[in-house]
Amino acid sequence: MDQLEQARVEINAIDKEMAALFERRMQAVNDVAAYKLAHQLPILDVSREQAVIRKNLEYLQDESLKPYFQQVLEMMMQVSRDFQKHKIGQRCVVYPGVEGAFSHIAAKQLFPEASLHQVYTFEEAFQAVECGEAEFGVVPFENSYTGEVGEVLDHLLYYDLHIQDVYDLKIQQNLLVLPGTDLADIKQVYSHPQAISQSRKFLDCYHWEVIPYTNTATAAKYVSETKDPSKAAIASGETAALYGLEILKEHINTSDQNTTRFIVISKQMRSFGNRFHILFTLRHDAGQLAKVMQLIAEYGFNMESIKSRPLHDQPWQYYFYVELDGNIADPHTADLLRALEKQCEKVKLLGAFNARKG
Ligand SMILES: C=C(O[C@@H]1C=C(C(=O)O)C=C[C@H]1O)C(=O)O
Repeated sequence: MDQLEQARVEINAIDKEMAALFERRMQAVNDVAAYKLAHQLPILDVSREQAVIRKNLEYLQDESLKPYFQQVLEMMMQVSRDFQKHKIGQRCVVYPGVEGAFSHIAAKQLFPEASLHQVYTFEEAFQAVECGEAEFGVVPFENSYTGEVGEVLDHLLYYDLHIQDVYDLKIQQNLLVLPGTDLADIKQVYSHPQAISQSRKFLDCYHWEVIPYTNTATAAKYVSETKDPSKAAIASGETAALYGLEILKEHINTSDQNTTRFIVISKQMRSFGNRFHILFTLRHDAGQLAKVMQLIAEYGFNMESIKSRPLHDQPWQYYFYVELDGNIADPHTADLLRALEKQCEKVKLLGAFNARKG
C-alpha cells in the first residue's frame, strides 16, 4: 500500500467512528428539540454555543488545528439547529420597527431559522406574544450609554409575559445620506432619540436641525424616499444598503462600548442561567425599599442592577427592577423569593439568563 492509500484507509476508519458518534449526538439533539418544543424555548442558545466551542477547543493538543476545528464545531451546531428546526417547525418571532432596525438585526441573530414579522410599536410586540400570534418577541431593554428603555420595562410589569433570553448587540451608529451628498449639503438629521443622544458629541460639531423619528430604520427610509440631499439619517450600516443610502460618516456614536441589550419576551420563563431578574412593588411606607435591599444582602445575593419606574395608575409611586447573580433552580433563591413576597406588595420573577462576567 502506498502512502496515499494508507492515509485513506485511516480516514475511512475514523469517518466510520465519526458517523456513529454523529448519530449519538443527533439523538441527544433530538431530546433537546423535544424539550425546547415542550417548554417553548428558542432553538439557538448563543451562550451555550460559545461554551461548546471554548470547551472543545481546549481538548486539542495541536494549537494550529484550532481554527479548523472551530469551523467543524460551528458547522456541526448549524446542522444541529437545522435538524431541530425540522423537528419543531418554524417559530414565529416579532420585532418592532422595520427591516434593518436594530431590533430586526438582533432578532435575525437570535432566531436565524425563524419566520420574522415586524410590528410598529413595542406594545404591539407584547400584544402579539400575549395573544399567541407570535411565540417570541425581540425588543430593546437597555442601552449601555443612554440607559433603560422605560416603556419596555413598564410592559413587563403589566403584561403576563417573561424574559426568555437576553442578548447584547454592539451598536454602531452611522450618518447615512443619499449617494453623492457632502457634509456641507446637510441641513436636517433624522433618527430615534436614543441614537441621537448616543451620537451627541458628533452632532454638536455641526449646526444641523436634529429631528426625532420613530426609529433609526424608518428615519433612513424617510430620507431615501424624500430624495432630498439636505436630509440625513443616523442608523445602522445594514440600513444604508437596504434603503439605497451611503454611509457618509461611520461609527459616530460617542462611546465605543455602545451596546444595546435586547430581551426575548415569551409566555414561558427561562429557568437556567447565572443571573435572574425580578420586578417588585412596595407598600408606600418609610423604609420599605431599604428592607428589600437588606433581605437581598442578608441572603448573600450580589445585585448587578436596580432601576425604578413610575406606576402608571398611582401618581408618585414606583416599581423596581433588580438583577441578581444566582441560579433560579437553587433552593436558596426560592428562600429569597419567599422572603421578598412577604415584604413586597407584588413580586414578578422575569426569568434567568447567562450573563458574561467582566
Ligand atoms: C443542541 C442545542 O441547540 C443548539 C445547538 C447546539 C449544539 O448543537 O451543540 C448548542 C446550542 C443551541 O444553539 C442546545 O441548546 O443544547
